[in-house]
Amino acid sequence: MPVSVRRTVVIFPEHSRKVSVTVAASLEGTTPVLPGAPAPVVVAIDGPSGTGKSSTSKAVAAKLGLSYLDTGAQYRAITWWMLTHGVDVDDPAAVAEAAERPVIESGTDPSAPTITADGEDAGGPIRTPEVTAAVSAVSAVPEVRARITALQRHIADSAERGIVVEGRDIGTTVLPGADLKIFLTASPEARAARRGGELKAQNGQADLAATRQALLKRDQADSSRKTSPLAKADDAVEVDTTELTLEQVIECVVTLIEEKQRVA
Ligand SMILES: Nc1ncnc2c1ncn2[C@@H]1O[C@H](COP(=O)(O)OP(=O)(O)O)[C@@H](O)[C@H]1O
Ligand SMILES: Nc1ccn([C@@H]2O[C@H](COP(=O)(O)OP(=O)(O)O)[C@@H](O)[C@H]2O)c(=O)n1
Repeated sequence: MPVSVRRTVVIFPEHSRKVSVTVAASLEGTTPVLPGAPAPVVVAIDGPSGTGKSSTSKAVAAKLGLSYLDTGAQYRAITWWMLTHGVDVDDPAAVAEAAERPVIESGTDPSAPTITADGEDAGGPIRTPEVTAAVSAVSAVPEVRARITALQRHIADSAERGIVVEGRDIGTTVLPGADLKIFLTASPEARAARRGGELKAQNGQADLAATRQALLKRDQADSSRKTSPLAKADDAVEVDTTELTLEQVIECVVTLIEEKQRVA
């Protein structure tokens, strides 16, 4: 019979505004920890853009010696490949037909994650506005999702010490048996300010209203697609990062993982 725990973990008692999250964890199917050799832990971190998934996942994986997978980078890489190979990204049939063609490879070292398409470094080009504008349409195509999901599961299965996988559908679809699922949220204003800060650092300027609008448009597309939309898994811990520093979010996730490992 599945065992279930529900309790509140107060993460930052030293701060005047206490931050707490309610943990509902099912212990069913949890791999036992061997003495001296921690079992590989699989952590799924989902949420919309700008909630802190990448920064948090990388830092948590580095702290705990785990692998790290940025699944958004994979969808961006396949989108970039389509754009540079003359595939009409607004034609789902053309995208489906091309879905098997590129070789997408991810390096999972959290201190130096990499992404290539047909062996070519895609780390820079996948962050361009053209790719950002096209990625939701490409990632909505079921053939693309099937291909990338299989890749993600293979990478997670091969991670000897465990892995932090971040994206939109990791807890719901890709790794429904993950040991811990986190769903990060933040207000649209906070998310736009964070993305705006990045754009300002890159280009010396940022249009916050346009950034906010583009984020919300992508949220809407990602949440409403038929196949594997952006969604919180029923058993995910939701963490609202609006008022938290990145360090607080990292600490929160590390604490949740350690709690999970203790009860395993
Ligand atoms: N809690 C936070 N407070 C302030 N800035 C943050 C926080 N979390 C992340 N950031 C910053 O916001 C930006 C977007 O974070 P990122 O991790 O890329 O989000 P996501 O992967 O969810 O799109 C980055 O510049 C990051 O440093
Ligand atoms: N698991 C995932 C991850 C990303 N994606 C798609 O890939 C896009 C880019 O993801 P990302 O994580 O790089 O986006 P940011 O949050 O970094 O802006 C998303 O807007 C989704 O369309 C997805 O469909 N499923």
